Amino acid sequence: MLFLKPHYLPVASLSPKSIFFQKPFFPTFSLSCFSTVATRSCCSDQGQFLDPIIFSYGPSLHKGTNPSQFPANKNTGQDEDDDGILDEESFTRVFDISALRVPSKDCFSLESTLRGHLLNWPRIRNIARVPGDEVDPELVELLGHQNMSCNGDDDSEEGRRVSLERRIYGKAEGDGEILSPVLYRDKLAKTFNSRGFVKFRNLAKISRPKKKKKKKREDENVEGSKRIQKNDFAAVDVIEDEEEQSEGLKNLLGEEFTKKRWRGSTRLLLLDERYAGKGVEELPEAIKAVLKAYAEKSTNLTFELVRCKLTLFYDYWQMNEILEALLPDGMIVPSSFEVVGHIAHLNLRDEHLPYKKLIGKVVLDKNKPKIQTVVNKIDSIDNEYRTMQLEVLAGNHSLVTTVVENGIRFQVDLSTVYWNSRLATERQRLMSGFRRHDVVCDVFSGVGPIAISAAKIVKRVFANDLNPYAVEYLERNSVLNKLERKIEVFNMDGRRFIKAVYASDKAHSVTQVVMNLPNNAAEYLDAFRGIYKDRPKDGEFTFPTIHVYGFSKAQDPEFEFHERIRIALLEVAVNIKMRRVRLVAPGKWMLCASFILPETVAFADTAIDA
Ligand SMILES: C[S@@+](CC[C@H](N)C(=O)[O-])C[C@H]1O[C@@H](n2cnc3c(N)ncnc32)[C@H](O)[C@@H]1O
Repeated sequence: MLFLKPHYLPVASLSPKSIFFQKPFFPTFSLSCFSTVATRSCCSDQGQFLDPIIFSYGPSLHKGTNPSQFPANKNTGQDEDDDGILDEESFTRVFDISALRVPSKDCFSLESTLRGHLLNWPRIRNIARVPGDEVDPELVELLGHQNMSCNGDDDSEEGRRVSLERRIYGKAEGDGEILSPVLYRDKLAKTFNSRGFVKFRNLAKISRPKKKKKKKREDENVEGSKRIQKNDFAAVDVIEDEEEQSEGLKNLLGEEFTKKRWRGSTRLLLLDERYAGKGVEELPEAIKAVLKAYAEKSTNLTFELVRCKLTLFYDYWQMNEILEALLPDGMIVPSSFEVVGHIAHLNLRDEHLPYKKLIGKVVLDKNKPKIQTVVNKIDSIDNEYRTMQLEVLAGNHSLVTTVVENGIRFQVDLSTVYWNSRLATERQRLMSGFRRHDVVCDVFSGVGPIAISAAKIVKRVFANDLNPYAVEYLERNSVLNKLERKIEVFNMDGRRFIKAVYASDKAHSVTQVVMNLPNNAAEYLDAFRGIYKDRPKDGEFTFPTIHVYGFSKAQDPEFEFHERIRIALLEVAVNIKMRRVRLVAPGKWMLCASFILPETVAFADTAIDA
């Protein structure tokens, strides 16, 4: 359904005439095209963006006309303090198209019959509406005969006589039982039911308490700004007068056509852009055949071929279309970003940095309301807590957000803790190996995506992180998911944590250990050396399965990671299951190695001192 801008067609009238006789099409626009677009498209004298080769079909910012007063130049990116100011009106494009005005009750069947000849543009419905196209059936009944008998010739002497008779006697000769509007209203008024409104809807409306007016949007108050309502991304405006077109249809469908004018509700069927500005005779045979068939079938249906302008606003265009228009030719358009709760997290290249605010605004505009904040990563992650340096490009500045992953809610503050949504699948895979009787030890738990997910499945979880903020959120998230009873939280160095757990009576219960600090978790494995060396040999021991993550840039990543693990454990042969998790950068793999802690390591004499 197209949303129509009321100021385009202010007269909501029963007669299509008032719609036809509009201002001349495309008055004097100040037309413009992007300065650098010239290499790809050209601008005609009429300000029409043309390039039959590249942009031959479908909506494009390089087609149509731009009624904006101000040319939308490609951004030079020199003004870094422009605060992402973007002239949305420069993205308005007006397209000249044709449409068939058809009775509303037939519009869906006609749409499916003519589908191959309709506009079929993304997000634009082929059936469009204009103000005044809906007519109350009672009023049609009331006025239909008047229109039919007068046949648009109200000024004739006969017409005046009939009208006078109606006013005096309530009906004219040949009216049958039809009453005058006054008598008809009177009759309807007498048919009220207990709620008051049986047939006379307009009266019902008048009597209803007024709805509170919607709060005006801020931008509606800005002088000179276009009043584009929410979701108002396109408008259809009928611009053609009917004479020329009805002449064509009269030839096609016969003389009767003009006499039996449809006075009920109508809709516009937007025709394929190829038929813009064409006369009826030039329409394809398929359309003509349908028109003829309908004309023969029905005695009082009328079709009109009308010329329209279809206006697409800034809100219509996709993110990549806007960015492509804004950024210099040849520059790769940032097309993807990570989403963490309400935050869109970009990873802009250096070449994008002069345009970062504009990019941020477009990303925000095109992904609202889900996205409320757009950030860019400033530095690579190289601090101890694995947090990111982020710069807010657009939207609100709060980096505290809530992420829902596999049905579990996590609160995170991206400025103080680590979070990576891309590991969701890996976490799920890890969970699939956990059982009810398991006890999990999460050595580098962060805010708890593994620890809390595991707590839903297993008996008990010991979760640890060095970052006090991460621990705070871990505790908060345990409570948020009602799992605090199953999770014990620690805030210490990973090596010390392993030692502490195995020095306590928790040791024999731990069945799974997760070590997700890919940069250097493997090096923490030495903490397992000698964990049982001081225990009586005939005691009960549990040898946990250890899942350790790591990066590798080697040609044979599995081999290299295996070597690192063996070196840390000081063990010659370890039976390791290795899998590639994901490619984090070109040539850099994240791997997960899983193995059962070898007895020789747990009882080793050469333990390290934490
Ligand atoms: C890559 S993050 C993983 C967090 C969590 N497992 C996840 O998937 O989101 C690594 C975590 O280890 C923590 N960390 C870094 N060095 C540590 C250490 N020496 N001891 C304990 N935790 C550490 C960081 O604060 C960070 O939260």
